[in-house]
Amino acid sequence: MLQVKDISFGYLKNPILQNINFEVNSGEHLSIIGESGSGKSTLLKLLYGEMDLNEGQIFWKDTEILGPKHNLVVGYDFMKYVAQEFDLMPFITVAENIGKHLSNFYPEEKQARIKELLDIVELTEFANIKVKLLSGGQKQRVALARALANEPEILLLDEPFSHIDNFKKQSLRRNLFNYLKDHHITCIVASHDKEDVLPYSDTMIVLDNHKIVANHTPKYLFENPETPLIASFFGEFNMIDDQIIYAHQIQVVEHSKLKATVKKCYFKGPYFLIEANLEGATIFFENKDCIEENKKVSLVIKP
Ligand SMILES: Nc1ncnc2c1ncn2[C@@H]1O[C@H](COP(=O)(O)OP(=O)(O)OP(=O)(O)O)[C@@H](O)[C@H]1O
Repeated sequence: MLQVKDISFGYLKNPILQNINFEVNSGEHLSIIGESGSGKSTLLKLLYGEMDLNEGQIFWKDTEILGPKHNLVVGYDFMKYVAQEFDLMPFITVAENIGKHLSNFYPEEKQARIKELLDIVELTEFANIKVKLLSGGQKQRVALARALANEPEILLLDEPFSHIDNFKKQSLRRNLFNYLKDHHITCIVASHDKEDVLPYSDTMIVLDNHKIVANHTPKYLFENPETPLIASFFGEFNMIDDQIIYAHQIQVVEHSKLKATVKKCYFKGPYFLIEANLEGATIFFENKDCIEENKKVSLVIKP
């Protein structure tokens, strides 16, 4: 189990994280979300032991994670961290980068493991290409494979798919998160993308104003978004009578007391997002078809 006990940290005198507490069971996935600058990457670096805490303690099982004041070499064998800036060796091949920390003692096993990892990140055809010739997204996939090579007990991922295009993202997410679950690897992921979180995370924590403001399952927080910050992570929403109402909760009906005037339609693929005026305020709702500008519609709010 990972235990984060009342940790606080600031860069110089600037507080970033205050009194952070949470736990993650072995094999579980936790997501860290929050606005840009809320301290997600800082928290991952502290979990990795890259910086010294101002207060509190972090434990992985019985081992206390300590920073550079206590350790000559940053990091622990049981933990891998894939940062936003992945630090690869540009002049050797993809396969050599992935196998860099694998033992040469059993060359056949090493090659088989590299093949398996290339398959997970869908880079088999690039095995013999030098990393300097790859795109940003391909480099990110090499970094992920390299982090997995020695089967860490815990994997820290900072925006793991930020450089990867939408064609590859879906299958890569499935491959990676399913692999981690199957191999009982604990995963902590900082993300801006609900697609990383909703289907795969057991719990998510929300950082705001230096603190954890929510710690629950993604399903619970999606269904009970207590603050606009949490709702905005999941999608378009409205504040109506001080209540958070997602755009998908508002429906057009034949007659109702709630009357709005349509201002604009946005094509979203399976539906249109409609911008409308409701008693002087702008609201958004979803509809199967576009609705012409200035048309008056009757709306209901679904629970
Ligand atoms: N080395 C540093 N020295 C001083 N301040 C820093 C340093 N690294 C980060 N910060 C500041 O700490 C705050 C938190 O940064 P952090 O990178 O942890 O945020 P984040 O939530 O990961 O953001 P993003 O989503 O944009 O990656 C920011 O205000 C940032 O400017």
